[in-house]
Amino acid sequence: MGAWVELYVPVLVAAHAFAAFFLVRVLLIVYKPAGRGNGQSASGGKAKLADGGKSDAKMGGGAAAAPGAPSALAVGAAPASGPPPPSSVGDDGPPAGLLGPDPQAVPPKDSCLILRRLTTNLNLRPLLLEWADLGCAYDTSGGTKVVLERVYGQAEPGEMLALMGPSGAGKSTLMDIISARKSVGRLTGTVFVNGVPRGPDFGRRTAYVPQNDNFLPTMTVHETASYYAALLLPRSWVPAQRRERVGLVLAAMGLSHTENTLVGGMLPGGIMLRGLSGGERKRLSIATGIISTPAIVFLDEPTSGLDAFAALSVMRYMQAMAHRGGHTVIASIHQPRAAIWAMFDTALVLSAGLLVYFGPREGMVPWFASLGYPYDAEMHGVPSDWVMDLVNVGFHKPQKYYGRMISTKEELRAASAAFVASYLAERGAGAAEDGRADGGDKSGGRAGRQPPLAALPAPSHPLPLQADGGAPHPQHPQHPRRKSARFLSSAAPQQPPADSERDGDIEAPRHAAAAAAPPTPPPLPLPPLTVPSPPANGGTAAAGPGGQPPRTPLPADKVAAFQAVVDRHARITEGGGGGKGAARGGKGRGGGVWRAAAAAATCGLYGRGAGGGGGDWGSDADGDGDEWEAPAAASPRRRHTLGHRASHRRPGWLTQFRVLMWRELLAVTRNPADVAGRMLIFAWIAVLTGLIYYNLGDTLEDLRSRLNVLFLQPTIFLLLPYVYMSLYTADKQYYVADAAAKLYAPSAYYAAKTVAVLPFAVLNVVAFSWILYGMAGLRREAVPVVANGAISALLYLIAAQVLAFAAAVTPNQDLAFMVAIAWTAVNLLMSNFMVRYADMTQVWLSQLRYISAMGFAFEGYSIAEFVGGSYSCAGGLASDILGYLPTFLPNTPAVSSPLVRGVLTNPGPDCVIDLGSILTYFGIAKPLWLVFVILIGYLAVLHVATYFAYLGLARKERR
Ligand SMILES: Nc1ncnc2c1ncn2[C@@H]1O[C@H](COP(=O)(O)OP(=O)(O)OP(=O)(O)O)[C@@H](O)[C@H]1O
Repeated sequence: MGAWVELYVPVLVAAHAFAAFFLVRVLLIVYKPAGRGNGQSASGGKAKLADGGKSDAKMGGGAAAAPGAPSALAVGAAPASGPPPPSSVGDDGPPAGLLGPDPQAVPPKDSCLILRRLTTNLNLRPLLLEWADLGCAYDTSGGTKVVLERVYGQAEPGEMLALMGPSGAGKSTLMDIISARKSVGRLTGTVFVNGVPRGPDFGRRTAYVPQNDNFLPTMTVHETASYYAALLLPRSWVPAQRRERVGLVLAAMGLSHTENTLVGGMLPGGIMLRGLSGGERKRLSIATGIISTPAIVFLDEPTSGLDAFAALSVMRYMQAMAHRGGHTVIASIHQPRAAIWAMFDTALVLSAGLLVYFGPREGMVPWFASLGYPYDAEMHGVPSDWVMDLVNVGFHKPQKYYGRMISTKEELRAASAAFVASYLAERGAGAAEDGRADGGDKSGGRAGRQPPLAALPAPSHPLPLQADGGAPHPQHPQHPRRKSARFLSSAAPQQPPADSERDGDIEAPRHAAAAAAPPTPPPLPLPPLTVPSPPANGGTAAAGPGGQPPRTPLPADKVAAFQAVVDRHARITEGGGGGKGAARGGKGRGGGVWRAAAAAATCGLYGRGAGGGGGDWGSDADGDGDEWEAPAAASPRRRHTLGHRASHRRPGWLTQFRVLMWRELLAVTRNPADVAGRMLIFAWIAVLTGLIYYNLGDTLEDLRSRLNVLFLQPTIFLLLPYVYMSLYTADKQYYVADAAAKLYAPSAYYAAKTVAVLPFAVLNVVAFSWILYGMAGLRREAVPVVANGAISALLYLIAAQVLAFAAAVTPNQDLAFMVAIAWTAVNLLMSNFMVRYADMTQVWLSQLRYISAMGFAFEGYSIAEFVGGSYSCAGGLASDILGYLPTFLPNTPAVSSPLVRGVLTNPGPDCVIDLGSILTYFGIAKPLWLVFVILIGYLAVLHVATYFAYLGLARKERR
């Protein structure tokens, strides 16, 4: 007996040791030694992710430790354990990485080196994104709600495009559509990539940086980037390549000094974890977005929630990504400050779902002026603020404060119609659209469906479109020459902008001048393209005079190649070539690349083929445009062996599973509320219950207490998971965000999540079960002990799974609680303990017993405890019960008679209580194995239901 009673002692000690281990580990992470990254000391020091779990590289090796990582990364990369570099002090301090000391100046050689390294193995293949006649409507109870109508536009490589408009204008809707994330609403129109309708691989070549990131607070910056690297980089990459990549993107975003810092934030359960600043978080978002060198980066409100300096810092990084890295950056943005507004090349303005402007940033003011809405710098301030006021028709705008404004929906419609008409007229709408419809019949010919121009309402003000002998006015933002010239001129070596522009206050003087004298159209011919000389050693180009890299003329064949692309692009965009052949002719060679070429020229990226073995911009040998380049570092033979499709696919299911397991284990083991807290709660509740029912004997009263224990035990297992409802809802949020980004297969996530949490859950429950079992002194035989632990584990897993299911199928936590509580109540009522099924007045209700996992568990516990057992009753009834009998049966004098009392107090030495009769009393006739089968089946059904709920979540839209 003694051995069984003491079983709980080692279990209790082990439970506390387990909790203490994880608690100390977490405390070491949170309260790091001064001067070190707060993830470093407690991380265990192992980064298992970027290298696919095969390496034991110390966390924080990152860029500095990665083999082959350029030494010049020190621009933004401090040694992991050292103090931050001077250039990256403070939370959002002087930006490092791509920007260098003066973000407006010609990039320093180090930032170019970072960019070059960033594109060495994953060639950035620029995409020209165009959208035509986009619309979106919702069917609501009040009828059809049109939220987007006839929206056109395009975004070119190396360009920053601002999506602007008042709240509810449709910016997010538009961005969701063009980024291929939109899954609800009635959508119309077509999105073109490099002149043909968007293909299924589009998502892999673009990145979407949501407004609110989706990082686990308990992961370090390096681990977070490694996680994305492991899921997004080609499966053919070796661990060293992935590690180097992680170091590079962190260096590029100026985050190297934070590599070992926890991301931080609110843990599920309410504990606040110190971590990155808002600006650093945003930069980490961007870093994870660009890890696979996406051609287009979509940013949803990148500056929201940031202070002015952090916002500027983030946008400077994005500007560097576009202008120096050749990425296309599309950002929805609310009233940017002047300096941020000045960073954008183009702007698209929406209001109430209508397109009112798309074109060069500088062209916006003249365009609206041409409609009769003049801009006055003194009165209106920054043009970006003014245009938001101008197009917002939801409020009264007195002319003396606002000047002439668009005030009514009709005026807004007219302004939109005027813009769309001019846009289509300039692009030769008919030819272009017909050509595309032909070239991409997958669109169902939708592109050509917009009404003829004649059907559009006339603009309320004369447009300056026909001012030049029938040709579009050169000042008009959509003038092809002006537009082309903008991009072509950007291919020239960049000059530091004027001070006024650097401050962002560029519109007022420039457009005041523009109003006085129309600018002459810029020259069409290509300016000479130049690139820095590729260094012989593949390293940094030597600095030329004034600190700039020396520039040499681009080889004639490269100029010809650029010219060909420009010409082809001109055909596509202006409808000159039209048609299937023209559109498809350039497929796989990268669409409009002049901006990217400018970036390449700026940073010498184009020449990296000579220095680092990379290929051309946009090269894609098979022309399908959907795979990465082979790693440049590989030998020609290896590159050939790797092929294009087989070697550059994203990691397979097993790798995803392994990576997700790694993340789940981090999430579980680094959340003190999750791992240590859970174990302590289980252990202490077991001790409390055990003390109340300590060392039960075998009298009739003890028998009643044993039954109570068998009822309490499952009740606690039903209730305990509620403490962690926040974890279930948090899991859902992480999953939904990752699913929207198509980071992994839902099945890989589900399997990893299930397997990762299983051992912890089982340990907690078994500890509880055996502590209580031992303290209460339940049946001391091996089979009942094991059966009690196993039934407990199954019931707890079922209860937890119900919560996970409830969190998955309901839109918010309150509803999830309601669903789960309803289930728990039915379980308790149908436990067969408080009221037997046979005793129910409404017997038909007892059919609910089949959904009561607790009822089955109670049966199992009872079978294990009582079947085949008996107690001796030779001692008779206890004296207190005897004394109670006359009170309980006041009109039955027989109970007080000496004969009856003699039988009850001394029933004879052979008196036994058959414990099996208890099972009969409760109507339990199942064998124990059947209870296990039922509980396992119950759990399996719940898993299937939850998995399908998660599949449904993956299809939902997420903002
Ligand atoms: N599922 C939906 N059903 C009905 N209307 C919707 C739905 N989703 C969005 N809308 C409506 O579409 C319009 C455009 O929304 P959207 O979020 O694109 O605007 P926004 O310009 O991004 O606004 P904000 O700047 O406030 O984020 C809004 O009026 C919004 O209420």
